[in-house]
Amino acid sequence: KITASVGEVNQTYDFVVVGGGTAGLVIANRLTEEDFTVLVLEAGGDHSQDMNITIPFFCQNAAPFTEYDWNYTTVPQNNLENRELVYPRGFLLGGSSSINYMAYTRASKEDWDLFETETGDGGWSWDAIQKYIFRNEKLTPPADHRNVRGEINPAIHGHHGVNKDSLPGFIDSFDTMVIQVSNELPEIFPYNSDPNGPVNLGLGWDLGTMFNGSRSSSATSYLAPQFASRQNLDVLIGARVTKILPSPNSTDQRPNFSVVEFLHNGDDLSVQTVTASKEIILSAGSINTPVILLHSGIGDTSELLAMNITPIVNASSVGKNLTDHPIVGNTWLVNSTETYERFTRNATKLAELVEEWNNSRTGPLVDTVVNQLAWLRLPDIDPAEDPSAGPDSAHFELLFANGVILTAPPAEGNFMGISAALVTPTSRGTVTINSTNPLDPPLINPNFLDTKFDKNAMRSAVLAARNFAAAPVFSDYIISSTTNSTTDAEIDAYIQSMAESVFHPVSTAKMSPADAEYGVVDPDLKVKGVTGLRIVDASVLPHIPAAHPQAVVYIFAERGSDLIKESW
Ligand SMILES: Cc1cc2nc3c(=O)[nH]c(=O)nc-3n(C[C@H](O)[C@H](O)[C@H](O)COP(=O)(O)OP(=O)(O)OC[C@H]3O[C@@H](n4cnc5c(N)ncnc54)[C@H](O)[C@@H]3O)c2cc1C
Repeated sequence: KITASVGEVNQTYDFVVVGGGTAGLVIANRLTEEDFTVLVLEAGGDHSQDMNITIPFFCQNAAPFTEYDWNYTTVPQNNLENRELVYPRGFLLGGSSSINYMAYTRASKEDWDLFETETGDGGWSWDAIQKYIFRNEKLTPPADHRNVRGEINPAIHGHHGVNKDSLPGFIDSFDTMVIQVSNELPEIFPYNSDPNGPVNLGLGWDLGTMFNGSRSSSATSYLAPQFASRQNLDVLIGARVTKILPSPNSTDQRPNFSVVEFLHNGDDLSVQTVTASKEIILSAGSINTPVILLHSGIGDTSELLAMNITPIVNASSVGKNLTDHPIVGNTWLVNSTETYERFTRNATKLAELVEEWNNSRTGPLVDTVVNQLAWLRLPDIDPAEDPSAGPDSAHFELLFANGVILTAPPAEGNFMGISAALVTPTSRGTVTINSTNPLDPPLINPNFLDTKFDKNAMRSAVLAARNFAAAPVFSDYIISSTTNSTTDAEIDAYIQSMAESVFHPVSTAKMSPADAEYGVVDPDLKVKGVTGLRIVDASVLPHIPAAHPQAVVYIFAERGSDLIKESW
């Protein structure tokens, strides 16, 4: 059951899952297929039916600074004019899968094979994870039910998994123009008829975690009513975990974690505890998983002592290695009245489209704000300095939008957007705590564009967006660019003033080989130096994949569930 009442949950479960997000709900679902009892503690609420969550185009309304968001910001970014960037994280059942932009991208074979190399575990290789792709994915027709031949290769997709995805379901002339560039400039922007295959390079359609024009999140899929009603599953919403504790009879050498402390909305916020008789699974995401570890005394000993927190395990990698994708928006004024501005600037028209969506699940709101993606490599990269997973993997990504997105459009004009994201950043940042009060927001520093490589690669990505816009198909369409930066210095200044996060933080509790001194979890996702504790969420990824990470997180959680089951 899903409940908002502490009185309805027990004192002890086999497994307690901290965080009912993308990964946490996969774990809860798979473990309750067996005889195990499972409690999920989720800080946020249940908003799966809210229109800002269900309507794909309204993904822009779900965050930042809403009731669905943890409402975090970064510390001032040294290389971005000291700006503090918005840093949304889902604060609701489904976690960030309930507020994200739904792109389903698996990452290349090389990225997965690098996970194997980094962990020494062949179970994380591309070939080994195929079965988990199929357990997770259920490919469905687009909302417009068109023939999608040539836009996707159904043979490489799951058709019987739990989480639904589909291609965009409202196609217009802008989509045709974007794809036309692959005919006009095939050397630079080759067409890829399915970027979810082993090689993701090229321009292709953006598959999304949506079904019949609505969002499919881990809440609507893995916690669908037939799963939520299982007798052995309890999901407590409004339950904010503050720390985890070793069991009272645990030995000091290898503490056994079994107690979870939390505060519950509506219960005057007094501290509650619950016990996991088998394991605690931390699935609070790349920001809050390290925060909970640090408050629990699992972190760098000297840093914990400096905070007056009693160290229990010296785990110096906790909160380190934060890696994220920076993105820069590029916008052009265009000669069209068919862009998003036709309804984003017109409340009456928008209301009509909401009604259309309500009545028939058709119209432009069935899609997110991006229908195509291009995954591209830097030309002439020195192999010795190449941070990508291999020659078949991208360094940067272009995202195409039929208008201004993420902010209100200017009062006049129609626009086209090509955002450029760096997907192999070499900068590393940190997540740390600022006080011993677990309710205080953490210090989040993605440390964007801190390396020369990242600065140069970001500039190349912006130039590639401009090359794309210079394709013949746009010659009568584009009126002018909204920026006049041309020299390297001007483009760099533009980037510094514009760059934001794509909201893909990973690696803050990263996985490493079982015998490695660095890293937080072993290849079975067990926290090193303790028993009874695993982490399953984006924080364990050994490196940032050149992909939007939710599909990777789902796959990690599917395999993670198998690893947990095998232990018991
Ligand atoms: C705005 C946005 C857009 C994105 N767009 C895309 C995209 O298009 N495609 C893509 O692949 N990826 C996208 N991502 C990234 C992707 O959604 C995440 O990488 C992924 O969902 C992370 O999964 P997770 O399980 O690690 O964490 P989450 O899904 O964030 O789950 C963590 C859960 O733990 C809960 N929690 C945290 N702390 C506590 C606590 N102390 N007590 C109790 N519960 C707690 C949270 O409320 C949340 O429900 C986007 C992310 C955002 C925020």
